[in-house]
Amino acid sequence: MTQRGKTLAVALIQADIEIGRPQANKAHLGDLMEKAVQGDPKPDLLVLPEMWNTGYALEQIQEIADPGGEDTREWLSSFARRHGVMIVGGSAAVKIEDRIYNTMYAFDRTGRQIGAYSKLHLFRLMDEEKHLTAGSALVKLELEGLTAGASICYDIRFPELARSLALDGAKMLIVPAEWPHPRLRHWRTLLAARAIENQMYVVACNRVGSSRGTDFFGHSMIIDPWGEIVAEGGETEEIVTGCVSPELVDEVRGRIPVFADRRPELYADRKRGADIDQGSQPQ
Ligand SMILES: NC(=O)CCC(=O)C(=O)O
Repeated sequence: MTQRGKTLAVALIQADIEIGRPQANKAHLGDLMEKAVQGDPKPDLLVLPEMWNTGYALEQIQEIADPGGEDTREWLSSFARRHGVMIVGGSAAVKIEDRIYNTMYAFDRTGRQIGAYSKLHLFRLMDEEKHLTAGSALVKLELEGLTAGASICYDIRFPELARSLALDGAKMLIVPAEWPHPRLRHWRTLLAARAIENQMYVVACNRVGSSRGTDFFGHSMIIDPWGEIVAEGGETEEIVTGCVSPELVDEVRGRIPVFADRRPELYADRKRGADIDQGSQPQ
């Protein structure tokens, strides 16, 4: 299927992350981001992986999470402004009072913060629920004519989240991740399912490398609303690039009218539940 109209060039920063070393991670990601913005075409949007500041150093997280997310926000904002690029800053461990959130911050090209989203579903297999506090709001991001829904890693196992965002106007789902072996098939299948069932782009940036015996496989992906893979990374560090077009979403939704054919009155979970923010702070 061909793409028409205004497209956005996206670059996924598929990086390795050093556990428990926020400054080293910032320096390393910064180098990769500098490389990404030299790309041709220059990306309109950079997406980073999950928990890029600390990795899953959960037993030290109270000491090393970013207080109030201030350092993270300042750094991402100034990069966005300096290079005139939008950034969805993956997620960082952020400390608010004595609570730690797994939080995504997003910025427009001027460096203005356009959203913040804290992971809603905590992943017990990696002990998140013992150390982190879950977010409590769905978040959409306005990316120059393309409305994106925010999600983080394990969140993609909950189809209600992507569906709620799509029903509220999202045409793209953003997914920063630290998703390891042996669940590559789950990753690729769930991402494709979210794209096909919601007829939306899925833009997913996973880390690579190993930490404490866990191997992260990369395979960052851009999937179009027809389910075609626009770009997919390998298992080592790289910048994965591709273009997304809001018009293709409209075309696919016109071709198979899934949203018009829904029967919400018959579904078990009839209530929409929480309102969707335009980018709340972690709470
Ligand atoms: N960081 C995460 O949320 C990992 C999720 C994961 O690996 C899964 O299988 O789900």
